[in-house]
Amino acid sequence: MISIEQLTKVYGHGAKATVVLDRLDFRVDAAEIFAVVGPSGAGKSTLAQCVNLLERPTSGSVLVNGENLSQLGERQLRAARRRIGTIFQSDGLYSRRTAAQNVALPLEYLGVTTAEAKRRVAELLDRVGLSDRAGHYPHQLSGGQRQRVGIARALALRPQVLLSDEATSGLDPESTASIVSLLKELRDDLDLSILFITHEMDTVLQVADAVARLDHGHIVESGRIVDLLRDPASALGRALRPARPHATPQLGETHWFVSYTSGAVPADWVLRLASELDAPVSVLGASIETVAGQTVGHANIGVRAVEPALLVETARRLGLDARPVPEDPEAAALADRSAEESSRSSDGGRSTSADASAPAAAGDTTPEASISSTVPALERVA
Ligand SMILES: Nc1ncnc2c1ncn2[C@@H]1O[C@H](COP(=O)(O)OP(=O)(O)OP(=O)(O)O)[C@@H](O)[C@H]1O
Repeated sequence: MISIEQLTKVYGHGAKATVVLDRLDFRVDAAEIFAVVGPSGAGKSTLAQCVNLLERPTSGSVLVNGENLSQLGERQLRAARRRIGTIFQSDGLYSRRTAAQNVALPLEYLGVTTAEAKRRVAELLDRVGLSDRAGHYPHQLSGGQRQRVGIARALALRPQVLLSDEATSGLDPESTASIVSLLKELRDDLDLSILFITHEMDTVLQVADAVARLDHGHIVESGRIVDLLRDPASALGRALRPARPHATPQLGETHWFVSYTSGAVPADWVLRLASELDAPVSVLGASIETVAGQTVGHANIGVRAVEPALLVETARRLGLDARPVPEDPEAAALADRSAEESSRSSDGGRSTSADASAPAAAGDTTPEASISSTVPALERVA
């Protein structure tokens, strides 16, 4: 497990001091891949350097399996670094050494016997699927294969945690996918805690269990991927959702964006929505995926002649959040008017749109009585 506690890094002194990391707190559990994303200059490389102790934090702690590495002296630090395997964007392989010789390097430094090193290198190359490339030099390998050799080398000393600093940046999609699946295998087979630093959102979606967004040295949002994807108010969730083109609604249809807020959304939700609304629902575009074994998704739909508050409430009962697409002024105006009306008519001034923004728990259903008091029309179709 990696624990980052109040980690702060300041470069320079006095008037020239720059706070690059400001009291960061997060934890990467065993068998978890935790991504840190952020724009250029956010502090990602500085964080990587503080975690693998190439830079000393100004204050705060880096703990690996409970041991505070930031307080160690130089000698202890060298030993501690072996417990952190690091993979970088540049594979850092020695061009005059074969794949096997590159993987053997850390073992040679440690004085492991030749026979033992040979056995371990064969095991590691097998682990990363490159047994048949042991005698190849880096220039004879693809970018993805070189990165795999780098991963095998990072694993040579049996680290407890793995730090990946932009390891997939610059790789083609196929190589990225192969590195992603290797990292997941390592997470599951070796129970590794993996800190995955990147600026690539689509890779985060493929690889990570949880993610934090770093901006100007602060963590501005974090959470489990599944939860963020299901939270309509989450900026990270929005950035993680693959942007896919969608069709435009037909004349007379209002355009809505629907996203899953629950793990218990029925697979036939479009049919059910149409049936409960007693109106046709056109699917204009959709993305439905399984993330960490759970279904998450979103869709653009067109709906004809339906009271917006009824749509919002009916969708919510199915575990969905429905919002008018902002660039559709007709739907937005209708929804505004309807939200105003329903907040006037509902008891205690309860606002339908505020309710709709609250993520529902798995299997969550809204008591019929409270819906029908807000949306009398529901009684007709329920
Ligand atoms: N040694 C240093 N001395 C002073 N300032 C530094 C030093 N290293 C980094 N910085 C500053 O810290 C800030 C964060 O830099 P860092 O390289 O960690 O960002 P990053 O998120 O990795 O960016 P990129 O994605 O472009 O690599 C930047 O403003 C940078 O200028």
